[in-house]
Amino acid sequence: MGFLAQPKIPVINMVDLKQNTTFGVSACDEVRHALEEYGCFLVDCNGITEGFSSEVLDALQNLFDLPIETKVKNISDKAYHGYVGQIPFLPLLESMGIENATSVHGVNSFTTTMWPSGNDNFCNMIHSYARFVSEIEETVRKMVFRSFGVEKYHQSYNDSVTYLLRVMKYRPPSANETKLGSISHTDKSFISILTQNQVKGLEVKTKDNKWIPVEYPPCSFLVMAGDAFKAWSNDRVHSPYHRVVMEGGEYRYSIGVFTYHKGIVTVPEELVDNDHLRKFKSFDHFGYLDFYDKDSLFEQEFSHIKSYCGV
Ligand SMILES: O=C(O)CCC(=O)C(=O)O
Ligand SMILES: [Fe+2]
Repeated sequence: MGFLAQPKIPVINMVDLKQNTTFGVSACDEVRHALEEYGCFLVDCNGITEGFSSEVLDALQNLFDLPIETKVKNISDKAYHGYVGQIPFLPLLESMGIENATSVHGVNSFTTTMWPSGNDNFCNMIHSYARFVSEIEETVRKMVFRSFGVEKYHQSYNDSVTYLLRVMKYRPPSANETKLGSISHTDKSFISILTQNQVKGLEVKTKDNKWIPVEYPPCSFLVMAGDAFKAWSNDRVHSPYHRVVMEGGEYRYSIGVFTYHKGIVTVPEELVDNDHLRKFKSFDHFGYLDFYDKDSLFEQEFSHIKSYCGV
């Protein structure tokens, strides 16, 4: 009797990514292939950054220790950009959002809402974290655009990208409580880049409907395609369902950097041909968030991208 190997999320070394500012076509194809097959891959940054360091963890613990009346001041006119918590069917999760996290102004405005007398430590740490991750995001996007032969659109995309940084805290479940920290969903972003403390819990669904746990190597990040990337690529890139399942008695902290496109996302005409008929119309990325009503954002396994802008 044979056995089938468990599918594993591909791991790509950051040094290989960085070298691709000069671009090896095969490395670009490898990144694209990972996003087409799994919708995600791990970037190993060992030796370049500490990733989720003890300073990052301390900063998040201090933030979540603030009183609830302070945390709910994290508001936004965009869905899932502000405070999320106290959801009856997701009791383990608390989360906050920092808009324009690659700009000092964006991080500062969040910081002064949380700590009116300021918190330079938090502000500097989050800002440099967001800058670092945004470089990975830009490199990945450039490599995929190159692999698709549409690198000429990279700069105009850069001009309209904005980075939302979200911090998440999941408490351990008590007896008889759901273990689900986050429901199975696809991201609404173009690209999401995630990291966590040492507490596991994230699972990604493969195209053939198998849940695989994300095993982060030390100092690594998970790069994941969101619904907007799927639509932009005319359905080539896969935006995978994923969820968080909490086992054991430890608190889990994670950070996600989510890219959004300010304005209209257009499927490159080069990605539409007789073998790949057009599947998505041009769409307003933030309009996609508005398309979800507040509650359906938390609906299990329900991506609206086809009904929003499918042909
Ligand atoms: O906490 C995590 O690792 C994942 C969070 C997530 O999927 C999200 O915020 O969209
Ligand atoms: Fe997600």
